Amino acid sequence: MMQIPSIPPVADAALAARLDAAIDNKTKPRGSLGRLESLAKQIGLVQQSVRPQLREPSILVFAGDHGVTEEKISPFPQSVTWQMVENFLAGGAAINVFAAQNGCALHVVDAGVNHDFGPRERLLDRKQGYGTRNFLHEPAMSVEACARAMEAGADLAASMPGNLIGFGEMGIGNTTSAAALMHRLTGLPLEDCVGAGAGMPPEGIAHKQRVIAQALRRHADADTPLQILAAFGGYEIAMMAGAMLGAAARRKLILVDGFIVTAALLAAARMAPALTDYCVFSHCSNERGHALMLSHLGASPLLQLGLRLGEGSGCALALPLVQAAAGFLCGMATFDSAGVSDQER
Ligand SMILES: O=C(O)c1ccc[n+]([C@@H]2O[C@H](COP(=O)([O-])O)[C@@H](O)[C@H]2O)c1
Ligand SMILES: Cc1cc2nc[nH]c2cc1C
Repeated sequence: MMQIPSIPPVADAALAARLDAAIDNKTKPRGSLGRLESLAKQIGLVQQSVRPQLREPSILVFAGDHGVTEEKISPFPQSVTWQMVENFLAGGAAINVFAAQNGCALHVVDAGVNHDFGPRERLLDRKQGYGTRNFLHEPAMSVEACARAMEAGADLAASMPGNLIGFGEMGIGNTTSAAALMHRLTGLPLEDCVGAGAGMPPEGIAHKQRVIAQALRRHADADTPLQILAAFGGYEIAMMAGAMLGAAARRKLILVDGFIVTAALLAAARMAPALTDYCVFSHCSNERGHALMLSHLGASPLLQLGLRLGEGSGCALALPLVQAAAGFLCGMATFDSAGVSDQER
């Protein structure tokens, strides 16, 4: 069974005071870099340094298929999952464009796609199965399989070269999984957790909600976060949950994308609450439920662009802001060093 790594909170009063002073002594009016200032402080606390450096950032797109697609809960067929993985490998998806634009390495992780890809460059084979089971009728996966997927994710994150990992996903049907997880893990009303996903019309969303409500009754006995993740989760969601824990255990910064990635975090953070200290929330998705999920976590997302794509697209777009935050803390002169008088002192 997966050993949940112990994740220490990043809080450190002495370092926090040094970071505040370092940020306030930069050649700018106090607070004038706004949200970048709290972001720089967070990065400093994660890296335990007043001169944090982001090294070799990468984005991992975790892909998996979902048995619950049998219930027609997505406007797209399951096969679009493997077809989009091929698109990622060929360089033609939005995430390829945005990651390349920002010089960010990109890998696709086969967590459990219902397709054989064979060995391919940039594809990390961590296949746990050919899609999950239909969670309307049985748990998506066994608790043991869920723990194995998490462990594979934790090992993968630990083996990544840099100190920042952006999390993205691809999986037709995974907003159904994520909505069920959100409801079970937060207790928020189901109707606030269910949205259009890849574009379900209103009557389709009502059907999706009925399917989830029935599945929730079916798995009412799932109680621990691991049992809940196994009952409703996708392989990509379980693997992301484990990878986030593995990343934080190595004090890597975690960039969170949209609704599904945040649902994986909800589950992982129930296993190790300090995990959120290591997370930067790249954006607030247009998927119904994401804003509420973020407030439940006390998160303040960097961007609000009306995205609802997934793939880690929000991470790639927010990466320059994260780099700017670490960059100003390392690169800017201080009032003293630049000979600029600080009227406030
Ligand atoms: O990231 C988001 O907030 C997000 C919101 C809606 C949809 N998606 C993507 O759309 C797919 C899931 O949609 P669906 O309708 O098949 O559940 C999956 O591949 C996700 O990456 C992603
Ligand atoms: C085309 C398409 C691209 C995606 N990227 C992430 N989720 C997706 C879902 C669809 C349907």
